[in-house]
Amino acid sequence: MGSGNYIPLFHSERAKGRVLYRLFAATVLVGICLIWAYRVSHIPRAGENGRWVWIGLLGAELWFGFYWIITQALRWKLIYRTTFKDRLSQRYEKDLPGVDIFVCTADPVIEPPLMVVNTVLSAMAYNYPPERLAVYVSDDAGSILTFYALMEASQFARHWIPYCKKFNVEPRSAAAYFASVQNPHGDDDHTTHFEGVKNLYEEMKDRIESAARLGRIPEEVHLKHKGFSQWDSYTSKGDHDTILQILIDGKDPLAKDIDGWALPILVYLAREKRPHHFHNFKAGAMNALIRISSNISNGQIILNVDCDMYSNDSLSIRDALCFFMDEGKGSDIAFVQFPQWFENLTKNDLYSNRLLVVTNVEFHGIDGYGGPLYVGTGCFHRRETLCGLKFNKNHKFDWKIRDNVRNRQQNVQDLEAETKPLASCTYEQNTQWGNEMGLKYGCPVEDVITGLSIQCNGWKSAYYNPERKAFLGAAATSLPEVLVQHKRWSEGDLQIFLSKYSPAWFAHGKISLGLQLGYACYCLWAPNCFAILYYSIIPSLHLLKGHSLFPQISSPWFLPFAYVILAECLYSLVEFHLAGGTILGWWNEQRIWLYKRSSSYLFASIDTILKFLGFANSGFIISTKVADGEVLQRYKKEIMEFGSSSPMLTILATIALLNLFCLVGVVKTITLDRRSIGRLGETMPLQILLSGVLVFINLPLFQGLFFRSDKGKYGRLAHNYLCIITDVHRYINHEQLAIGEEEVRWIKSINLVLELERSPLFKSGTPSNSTPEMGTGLRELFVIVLLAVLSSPQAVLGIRFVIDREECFSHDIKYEGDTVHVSFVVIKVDSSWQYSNDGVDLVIKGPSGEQIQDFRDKTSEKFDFMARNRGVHRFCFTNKSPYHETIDFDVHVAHFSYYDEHAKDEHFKPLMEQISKLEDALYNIQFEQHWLEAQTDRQAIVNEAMSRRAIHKAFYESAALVGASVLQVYLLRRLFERKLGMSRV
Ligand SMILES: O=c1ccn([C@@H]2O[C@H](COP(=O)(O)OP(=O)(O)O[C@H]3O[C@H](CO)[C@@H](O)[C@H](O)[C@H]3O)[C@@H](O)[C@H]2O)c(=O)[nH]1
Ligand SMILES: [Mn+2]
Repeated sequence: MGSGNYIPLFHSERAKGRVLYRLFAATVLVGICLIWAYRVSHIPRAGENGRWVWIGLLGAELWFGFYWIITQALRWKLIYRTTFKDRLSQRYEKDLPGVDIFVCTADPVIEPPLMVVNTVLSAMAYNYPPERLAVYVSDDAGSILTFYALMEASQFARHWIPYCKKFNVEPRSAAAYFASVQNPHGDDDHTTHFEGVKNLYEEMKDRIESAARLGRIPEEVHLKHKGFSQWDSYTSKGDHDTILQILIDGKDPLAKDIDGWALPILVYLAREKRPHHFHNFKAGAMNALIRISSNISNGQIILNVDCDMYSNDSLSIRDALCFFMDEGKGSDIAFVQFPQWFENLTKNDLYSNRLLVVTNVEFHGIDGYGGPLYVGTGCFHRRETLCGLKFNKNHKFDWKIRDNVRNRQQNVQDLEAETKPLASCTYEQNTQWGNEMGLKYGCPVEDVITGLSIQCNGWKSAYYNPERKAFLGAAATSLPEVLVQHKRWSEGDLQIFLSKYSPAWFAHGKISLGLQLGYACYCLWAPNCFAILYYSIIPSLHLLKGHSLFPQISSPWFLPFAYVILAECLYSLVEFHLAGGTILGWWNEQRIWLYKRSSSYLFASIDTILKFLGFANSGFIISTKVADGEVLQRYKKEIMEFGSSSPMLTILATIALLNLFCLVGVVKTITLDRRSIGRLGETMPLQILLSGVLVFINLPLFQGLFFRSDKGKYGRLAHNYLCIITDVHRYINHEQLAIGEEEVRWIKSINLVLELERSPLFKSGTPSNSTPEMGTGLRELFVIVLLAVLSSPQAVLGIRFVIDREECFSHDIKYEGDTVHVSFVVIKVDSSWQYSNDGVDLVIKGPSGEQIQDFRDKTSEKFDFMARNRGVHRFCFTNKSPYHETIDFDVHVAHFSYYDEHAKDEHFKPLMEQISKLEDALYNIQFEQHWLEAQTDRQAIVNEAMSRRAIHKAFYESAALVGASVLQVYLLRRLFERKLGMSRV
């Protein structure tokens, strides 16, 4: 800082090739403007057909162009950082600041205790003075299993840390290390130590895993450690006192490793939870940790890692300190974000988990404008800035001040007792926590909004992406999980955009324009869905009708379209390749890009709108970190996992099938009339290309839909379609039909197709437009949809859910006298270390509240009853044990008499009746099969991953989907009804 002998601790370098990129971007911008000009100058006049379709396209293209422009902020000014750790050591080795590491976990089933332990071990073994290091684990599940695992880890660490330091091994997560090193060749001393420590690890692993399997800890262990007594008053995950345990006390002279060196402090915290106090997910956990740690070690630097992200480089703390402690440029840096890399990636990264371009390009770009976003795990903060300190250039950080636990007078029990209230539910009442202090509340991406507010306080951040990956995590291994995770992110980001911290207005004037635009790119992920959905549906439908929506190949307007498409495709391929990806990886990324935009982002947008209207609250669905054997095998082979049914997947399949159908229509036209090749090629090359790409990119989906038989194939499409089709039917006929009646749905769908068959609208060869041979499609579309319905076997309607206290389900029974089959099995009890009796109660009530059945303390039951009254029946489960239980529940209503008032053709009736009976018989078999499967599962106590998906959420999402689809088909109908006089749409 002005002084001649300032030697920096880090260096920032601008990327090369900037000028070239900017020139290229300018040409693309010209192309985009020309596309806009074409759209605007060719809008059909008022009253002309197709005006709104055209305006819609204009809207989509305006959006694409606008979004492209803001993404330039992420590519305009890339910078790369390097650190000089040796200089740091020379200057500050004796005065290194205290570092507190926060590890968050929230569910012992999907975040197994052994995984948490390995993350903790890797953090404890950092190459950093142990007396300045403290590791805090926040357990939002308050699980005794996780606590037990940490106790084990605190013992194992006494061997593990000296081993790591002595032989300087990497990585320092024991699991990852032993998986990567089979045998340390050479040195005998090393081999002996290796064997010893490996055996200890295996023994510890066995103990932790068997406790997790049994769901309880051994009795003798329970008695030995007083810490377990804190669970005596524990009722459930959402209702318990603060549990705080200092497992390794820095002051304790006995807390030494086997070589006699000090150990880092290790603390377990399960903050208080009460049903009527909202806990604010990870943000709440982090804030509790900030307070707790301030009373224990009060490190000046805080590192946050998720429980699945272990440290892969023991020098990372020093890297981060090079930024904070640099005398010249470090004093305004509030946080240093490391990229999130993953351990379990396959070669071509099927689900594009790596976010390669974000990590290797965009974040370097945003770093050029004031620093990256805070994206949760792998981020170092200065404690004060996280607590709301505003930037002031005169503020001096004094690294020497240390208020450490080691200097205190109290004994550890007193310290625990004094600290506990800081994690109580009520502590934050009437304080600025979650608002001006700590991580912000109310947003599913607490990290991004917190980072933004820190930057708005005048601070900068730094992005450090070193050669050796600093943190490695567990990436999602199935498509639904990826989509759900992206929904949470895009929803949270959109909420930030609309919140009082919006990068558009709040941040204006506080951060640079480049940074504002950079934030906007992420915050506006979700609204991309509308343009993408429009573009992937409308042009293809018009292809079917033979309406050209893009310039002809001979028109000069064709050029900007061709240029922008080609240039952007090639650019993204090159960018992806330079960022370190494979070609197939790029193709996979395009697919996920499309899938995210057409499903996750759509639901994120809908949910955000509902939230702002006050109808919904955003949750936090924790990503699963474990995959079961088969899923893992398929993942390794890069076979897409569709698994569970979800409305998001239904949308993807619908768009894919629609495009397939449109493309088949074109191929059919060409085969019938060879001369049409030239004409179609001339008038509609872009629509054919678009539809073709949409089909081609969906090949894995078609495979999952039609050609696969494994469990990861696309399931339950049939059911979802039935809902949609019958709702369309209902819509068209203005009749009421409740969701949930499978049989009625089948019949209505068939009816609908029959009616459409008869309708003159869809008779072949309707001479209605410029290319009559293309206009016969709607009927076939429905036939294809129906075929898809029939070809994918109907799944059983069972649901599996986790019960805390009470869960109720309703089922509408349409006819008196129907036979209702019900079955349930308690698959797994979360933690049954104290009670062996893990049954639940089930009470069934009829429409007027009369009790029909009442089971007490059953672990499984299968029975049927006859419905005396029609109407909504309620099935209420009560879990009296204090632990979560997983229940598999199945209801099926059998109804044989079939009278459908809308079947117009008498001859169909008996046939329908037979189909209905057959259907029912099949269903009964499936019902039995389902029950058996559930039973088997229970016996095996499946270790299967489970997301705690709120069931009402799923119902609501299906409703949203049905709504969207009705609208879509309604539009489609309207479209085809306008059959006359369309020269151009
Ligand atoms: O109530 C909760 C919910 C979650 N977590 C923890 O939060 C972390 C992140 O959850 P995860 O399901 O793994 O979400 P990801 O999408 O993988 O996480 C990314 O996105 C989150 C915001 O959506 C950030 O908080 C994370 O740091 C970031 O890695 C995990 O350690 C959880 O244990 C809690 O502590 N309490
Ligand atoms: Mn995660």
